[in-house]
Amino acid sequence: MSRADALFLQNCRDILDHGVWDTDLPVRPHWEDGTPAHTVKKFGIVNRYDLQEEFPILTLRRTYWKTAVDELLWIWQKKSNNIHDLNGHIWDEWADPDGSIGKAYGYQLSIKHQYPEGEMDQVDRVLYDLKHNPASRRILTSLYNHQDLHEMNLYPCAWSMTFNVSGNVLNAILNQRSQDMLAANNWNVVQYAVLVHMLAQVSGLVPGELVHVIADAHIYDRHVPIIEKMLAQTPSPAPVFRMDPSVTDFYAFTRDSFSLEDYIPAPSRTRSPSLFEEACAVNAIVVVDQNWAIGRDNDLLFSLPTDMKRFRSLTLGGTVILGRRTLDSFPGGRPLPKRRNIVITHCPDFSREGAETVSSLAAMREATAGTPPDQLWVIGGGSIYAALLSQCARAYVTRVDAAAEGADSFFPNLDKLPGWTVRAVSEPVTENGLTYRFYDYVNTKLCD
Ligand SMILES: Nc1nc(=O)c2c([nH]1)NC[C@@H]1CN(c3ccc(C(=O)N[C@@H](CCC(=O)O)C(=O)O)cc3)CN21
Ligand SMILES: O=c1ccn([C@H]2C[C@H](O)[C@@H](COP(=O)(O)O)O2)c(=O)[nH]1
Repeated sequence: MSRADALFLQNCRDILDHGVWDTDLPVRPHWEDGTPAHTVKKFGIVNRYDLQEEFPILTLRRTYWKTAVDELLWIWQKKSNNIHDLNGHIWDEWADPDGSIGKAYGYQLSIKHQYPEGEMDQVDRVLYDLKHNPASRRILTSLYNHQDLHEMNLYPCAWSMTFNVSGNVLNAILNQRSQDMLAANNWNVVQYAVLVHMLAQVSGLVPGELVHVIADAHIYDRHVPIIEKMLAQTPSPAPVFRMDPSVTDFYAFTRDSFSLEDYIPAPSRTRSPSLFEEACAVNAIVVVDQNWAIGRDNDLLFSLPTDMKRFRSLTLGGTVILGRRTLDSFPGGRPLPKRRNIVITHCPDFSREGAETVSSLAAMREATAGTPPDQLWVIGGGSIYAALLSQCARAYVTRVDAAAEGADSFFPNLDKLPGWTVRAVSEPVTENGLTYRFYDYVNTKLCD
C-alpha cells in the first residue's frame, strides 16, 4: 500500500463515518440530470507526504498523472488560461468560445508585480527567492485574487503554496479551500508533489514534505458507493518517480521529463459521475450526413475546412486509433503528424513509417494502457467505429445537413442506440454550400 493510499483510506473513512451532510442546505453544484449534488464533509484535514520517502500517488485507483502534470505545467510554467494550450479536456466545459477560462489559475501566475528587485510574476518570485533568499519566510503564491474573482469561471480550489527551506530541503504547504475527494484529491496531490520536485531540482535543493491543508474535504452523494468499492480494492506499493536530472531551468521541463516505474493501480470498474470532470473518456470523432453515412470508395463524403481544423486541434498531441484503409485515405497514406497513430489491422506484415501496428483490440488496449482515455481518439473507418463504440464515452459527431449519394460506409445511428444522448450542439456552420453542426454525444452507460 502506498502512503497516499493509506491517507486516502483514512480520510475517506473519517468523512463517511463522522462527516457532516449538507442535505438540508441549498448547494451550488447540480448533477447533469438537474438533481442537487450534496456532499458529506470533514473540515480541516491535514495530510503530510514525505517526498523523500515515496511519490504520493494512489494505487487503489489509477490517477491519470500525465494529464495532471500537463495541467500543472499549463498553470505554473505556461501560465496560460487558454484551453488550446492544454493537451487534456478537463477544462473544456469551463471555457468561453475563445478557449479562455477567465482570469483564473495561469492568468494569475502570469501577472507581473513590482518588488524591490524589479518586476516579476509569482512563479519567478518563488524561483528568485529559493535561490537568493532561502531563509525567507515570505515565499508563497496566491491565486485567490478577490479583484478578479468575478472573471473566473471556477474559483481556484488549490489556491496557495507556501515554500520553506530547511537546510537543503524544500518543504511546501498546499492550501486548498475545497476538495472533491474522489475526482481530484490525488490529482491535486500528484500535481503539487511534482511541482515541489521541479522547484527543488532547479534550485539545487532536495524535495522534503508536502503538507496538504484542505478546508472542505467532501465526498459527493453519488460518489459514496464508488468510494466504498475503492476502499475495498487491493492496493500496491508506491511506484518510483523519476525526473530528468539534466533539467536545470524550470521552464525547460516537459511532460516527458517525468516517469513512473512500476505503477500498478487497481483496475477501475466504474466510471464515476463527476462534476469536476475526470479525464477518462475514450472518444470517437466522425463526420456524418443526415443518414449517418461516413464514406464512399474509401474517401470522405464532404470537404469541410472548419471541421478539419477542429479535428486537428482536438486530436493534436493525443493518440489516434484507426484502420488501415483509413490510413491509406490520408494524404500520401501517411500517419497524422504530431499524434501517436495506432493502426488496427489483421494483416500481419503491414507496417508504415510513423505508425504503430496492432492486430487486435486487446493489443490496442495494451499499447494504450496508461494513456489517459480522453486523449484516445477513434477515427474510423466504419468497422473500427463499430468495434470500439461500446468503449467510447463520448462521440464528437459533425452532422451535415445533406444526403450523400452512393455512400458505402456508415456510423451507428446514435439517436437510436440506448445510452447515447446529446449533451451539446454548436451553432450551424455553412461552408462549400453545406450546413453542419458539431454534436457532443455522451454514452451514459459509461458515464453512470
Ligand atoms: N470531425 C471529423 N472530421 C473528419 O474529417 C474526420 C473525422 N472527424 N473522423 C475521422 C476521419 C479522419 N479524417 C481525416 C483526418 C485528418 C486528415 C488530415 O489530413 N489532417 C491533417 C491536416 C488538417 C488540415 O488540413 O488542417 C491533420 O494534421 O490533422 C484527413 C482525414 C476524416 N475524418
Ligand atoms: O483542483 C480542483 C478543482 C476543483 N475541485 C472540486 C472541489 C469542488 O467539489 C468543486 C468546486 O466547487 P466549489 O463549490 O467552488 O467548491 O471542484 C477540486 O477538488 N480540485
